[in-house]
Amino acid sequence: MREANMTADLEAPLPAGQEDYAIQCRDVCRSYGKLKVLSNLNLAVPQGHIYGLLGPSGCGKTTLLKCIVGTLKISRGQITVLGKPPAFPGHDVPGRKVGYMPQELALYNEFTISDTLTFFGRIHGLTSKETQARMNFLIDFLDLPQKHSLVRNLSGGQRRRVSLGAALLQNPELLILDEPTVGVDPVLRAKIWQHLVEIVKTGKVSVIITTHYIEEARQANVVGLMRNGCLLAEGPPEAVMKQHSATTLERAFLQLCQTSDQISSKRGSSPQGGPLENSQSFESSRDESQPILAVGLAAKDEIPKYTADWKVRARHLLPKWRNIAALMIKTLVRMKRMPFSLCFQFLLPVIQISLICLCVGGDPKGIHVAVVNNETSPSSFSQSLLSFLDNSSVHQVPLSHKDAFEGIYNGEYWGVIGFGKNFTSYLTKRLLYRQVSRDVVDGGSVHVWLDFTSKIQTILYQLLLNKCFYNAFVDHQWSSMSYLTALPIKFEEPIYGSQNTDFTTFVTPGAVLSITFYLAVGLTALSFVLERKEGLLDRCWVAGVSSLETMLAHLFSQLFVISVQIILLLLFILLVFKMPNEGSLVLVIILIVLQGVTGISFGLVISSAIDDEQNANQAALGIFYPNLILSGIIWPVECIPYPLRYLSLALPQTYASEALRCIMYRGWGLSQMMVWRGFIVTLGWNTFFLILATVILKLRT
Ligand SMILES: Nc1ncnc2c1ncn2[C@@H]1O[C@H](COP(=O)(O)OP(=O)(O)OP(=O)(O)O)[C@@H](O)[C@H]1O
Repeated sequence: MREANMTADLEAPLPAGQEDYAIQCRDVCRSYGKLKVLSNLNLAVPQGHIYGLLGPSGCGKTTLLKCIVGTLKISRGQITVLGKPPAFPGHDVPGRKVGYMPQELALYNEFTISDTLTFFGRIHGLTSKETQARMNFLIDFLDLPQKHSLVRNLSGGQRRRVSLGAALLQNPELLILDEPTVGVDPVLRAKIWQHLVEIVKTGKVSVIITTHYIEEARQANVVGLMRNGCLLAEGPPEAVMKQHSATTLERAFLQLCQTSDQISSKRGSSPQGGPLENSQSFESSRDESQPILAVGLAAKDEIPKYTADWKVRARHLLPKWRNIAALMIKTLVRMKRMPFSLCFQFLLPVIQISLICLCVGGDPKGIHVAVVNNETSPSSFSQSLLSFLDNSSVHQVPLSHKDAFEGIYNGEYWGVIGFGKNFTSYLTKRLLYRQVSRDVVDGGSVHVWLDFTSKIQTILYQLLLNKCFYNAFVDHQWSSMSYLTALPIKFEEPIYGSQNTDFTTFVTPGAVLSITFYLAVGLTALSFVLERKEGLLDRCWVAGVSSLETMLAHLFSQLFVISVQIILLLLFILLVFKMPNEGSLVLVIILIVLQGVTGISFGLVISSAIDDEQNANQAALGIFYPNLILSGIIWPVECIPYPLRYLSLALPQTYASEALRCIMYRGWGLSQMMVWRGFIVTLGWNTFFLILATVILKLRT
């Protein structure tokens, strides 16, 4: 039924002659930068045939196969696979009609053989019964170890056979096999060839296979001998051998190469490029792009232009939940196989937020301060004042004037507190009389010398002394007249927050968002990089998984991880560190989850755009500090100079941190601009990153 629908989707019936060829390549060119790998290559794989693609290492075989399956775009020319160009809307190539075994192993190391085949079975829409039946056959046929063996524990040859099994799984109409027999023993090699010969006999299956063992390709129905990006010859193996009077394919190939070299060198020495004589005349006068002994007329046939109507195109773009589910199950299985890594991922945010709450914003402890007290009486004001200093914060070291200053210059003390010998009487005079001499003012003051190299420490120290003097000492000595020493400024009850709000309270909301964001970036930044490197991304794409599906599957499965992380984070900040939350917990959770999605989507952008782990890591780490500092998480945005502040406001976490603070500490809801602005900016970044990542991934596969 599905097949019938699909056929109906395709616009016009295939032109006469097209259905006879599983693959047609016409004037195909492909370069990597300046390196021209395929030049005007023409090739035709007849339906129901095995096509052996032979050639020396580096001649462009793998490149050609990648162009055929559509993972590489061609620079010029035309390719049709099973009647339509690869990736044509509504076409099943890529999809279940094609089985592709890339040159790389392209297997998930944490999977068992059974997981691997089940994963590809799900993508191809096989029922579990069908997958099981095929799995049993393939394990037996490919002489694989037990199906519960982990891929990472298999030998090189066994892994290649699992990879071949994945290509054969859904009984595809077209098999594209890149060196399937490398590392396989001769008995099994013969068995694989025998199987290929059998499946093509039905006439419904076609195979294109590359191999370095030229002689084994004699079992192919057609061979193409490739060199320097062109086909030197194409035809049945016997015909190729006969034409070159060779007893082996290898010899025939050698002769073709020699002839080709001679022609090239003669062309080089004969500027006119006139026809060569005798035996070489055929070779030299022939069209370079046409192989000797072309299989049929396919190479000359006109390949029509294909079009698809908008409905088919629209349906082609829609993600398939089956594929998304298969990819998500894959990620969850991989996570299950790495329990320690998963636990670490869950615990990391808790460790980070605990460290922030414990180490950032607290009062100083154990500061060594030298005390030079020239008053000796135990009932003096200086002694009383010093007794109110918090001993856990300040460790007082009584010293002489000389030793105290020597100590502070040597960095032993953060400050010196000094009292004159008449401090008690002068301070009393200062408070009781309206007019006193300068000496009385000076002698009735506590003199403090501080090391100002640590600004924050100094501020905290000043606050501590003020608190000690005003709140404790003055209150104790002159409770009814304490206003005499106070500044004529009164701080009323706070509108929001409390008088005791510390720096930790300011930092925590931004830190929670930042931790969620960066852990999500870390989870995803390498996901495509590694999968691309191992050929898994291409393999899944050929199996019919689109870029959008890959992206959504990653997003959903990582959402599971960040959800657990967020629950643990909130439990810690609200219950263990007792951060206030005056607003809606639902809004808090939604905002943090959305920031996690921003992190995931930004990680996906990195991972789609960058090919190698080191660069991807550097990109993720490189934005960490600028973003942390510019987002007003550690220090308020209001302190950032213009025009940097504009940049700061455009970043994903600036308005979001502000919104989270407003929800948690002011109890505001979505009706307040400062709250909804945080949500809108976060959603905007999410959409932008996801679209960008999908586009980059699509352009690169
Ligand atoms: N991603 C790439 N970027 C740049 N050059 C590349 C890339 N992939 C392949 N090449 C170059 O293209 C040429 C053809 O490579 P290709 O892998 O197609 O050869 P091959 O015939 O399959 O070789 P082998 O039999 O050794 O696998 C080689 O010179 C190779 O260095």
